[in-house]
Amino acid sequence: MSYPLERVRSDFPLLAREVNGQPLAYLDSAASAQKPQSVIDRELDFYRHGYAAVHRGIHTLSAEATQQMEGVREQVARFINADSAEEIVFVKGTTEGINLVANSFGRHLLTAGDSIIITEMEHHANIVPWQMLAQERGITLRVWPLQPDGTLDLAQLPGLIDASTKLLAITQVSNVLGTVNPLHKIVPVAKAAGLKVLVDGAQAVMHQRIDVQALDCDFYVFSGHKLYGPSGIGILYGKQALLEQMPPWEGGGAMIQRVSLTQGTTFAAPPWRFEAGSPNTAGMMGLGAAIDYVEALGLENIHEYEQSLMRYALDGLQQVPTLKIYGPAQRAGVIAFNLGEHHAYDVGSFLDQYGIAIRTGHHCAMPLMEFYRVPSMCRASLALYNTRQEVDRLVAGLQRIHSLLG
Ligand SMILES: Cc1ncc(COP(=O)(O)O)c(CNc2co[nH]c2=O)c1O
Repeated sequence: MSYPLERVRSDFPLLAREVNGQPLAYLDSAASAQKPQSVIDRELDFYRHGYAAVHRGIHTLSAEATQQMEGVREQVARFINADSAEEIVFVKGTTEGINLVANSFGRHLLTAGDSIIITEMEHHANIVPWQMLAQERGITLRVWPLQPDGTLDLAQLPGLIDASTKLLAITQVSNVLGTVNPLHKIVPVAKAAGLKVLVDGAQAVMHQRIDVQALDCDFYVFSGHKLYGPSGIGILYGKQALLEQMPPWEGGGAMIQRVSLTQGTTFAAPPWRFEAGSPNTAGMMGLGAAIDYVEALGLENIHEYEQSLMRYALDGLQQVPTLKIYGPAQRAGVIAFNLGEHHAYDVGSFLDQYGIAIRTGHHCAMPLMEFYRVPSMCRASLALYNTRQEVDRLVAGLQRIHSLLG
């Protein structure tokens, strides 16, 4: 496959930056990805020529903006192969999408004595909302433990399920280990036992084609800013029949059918029921442009290129003395590592001096740090615009740090 790498890199203006006198090597896209010019232009164009308040506007501008907003909703539905655009709820991001499910489905359709399964590799966004719900509603949280290689033992899932178990909330790809959970094997086991399944797709949607109907998950969440789109916009997919059973979680304008101080208030149908207040319409336009971008490049092409770069990076990093890499050989997007006993902050600071941007710390996955008995990890991310030369600079930088610090 001839991947248009040079053209792709020229599409992302920020990649031309220098940092500390060196060309930037941006290896932190798993935290947040850079934006192609087409996304930047789409948002600007909307503010310049199409911006207005949406919902029920009589004037042309408002009607046009509303039509564009619903057009992006339909585009997202096609992008993840949802059955209907009414299964697509705009949220701020993955965190808000999971909190919406916890506060609507969780608080109103689960009861004391029920149980929920999460895994030990989850991001805090897919742990803390369930802990808050469990504490408030007397629900039990069960943890599917990790194996040392960073994968889950599928044989352990049935033992976590009993008549009280109502939900499995699981990440599709670990934001630390890059583990790609085999959802095609996991979801059927959960569904056969009557569980609902929420999939955290925050680290998956930019690396592979997502088909929520094939997955047969009940909820799927992701953030626009990791998909080369704007910050502040994300998606919650929910099966229509389930969304229709769920009460609103935020009250205000747009989410109502009728408000009365004496006759009671009725709510809009999903997805609008879950979209109170004035939405991030410019962010929606940018998300639409980001989806156009990755679709034009081809998710299969992106996946193939990134997998090849990942193999190159793992081979190179394994040559660095004292470097410990966490996670399985087959992975997507990220490489977490430690260099000897050096704290990740020290390693990350040195690399920053060399113009190399990685993420360091607990990565909002403290249970994972606890599992591996480390205070922190370094994490390099590989995205559709990263290059072998950037990987070489990372490897050389780590070798230099090792020679300096031992
Ligand atoms: C798997 C996963 N779930 C949920 C979230 C939360 O997404 P948000 O609501 O858009 O913030 C993240 C963000 N992950 C990271 C953010 O910074 N470094 C990360 O690894 C994530 O990686």
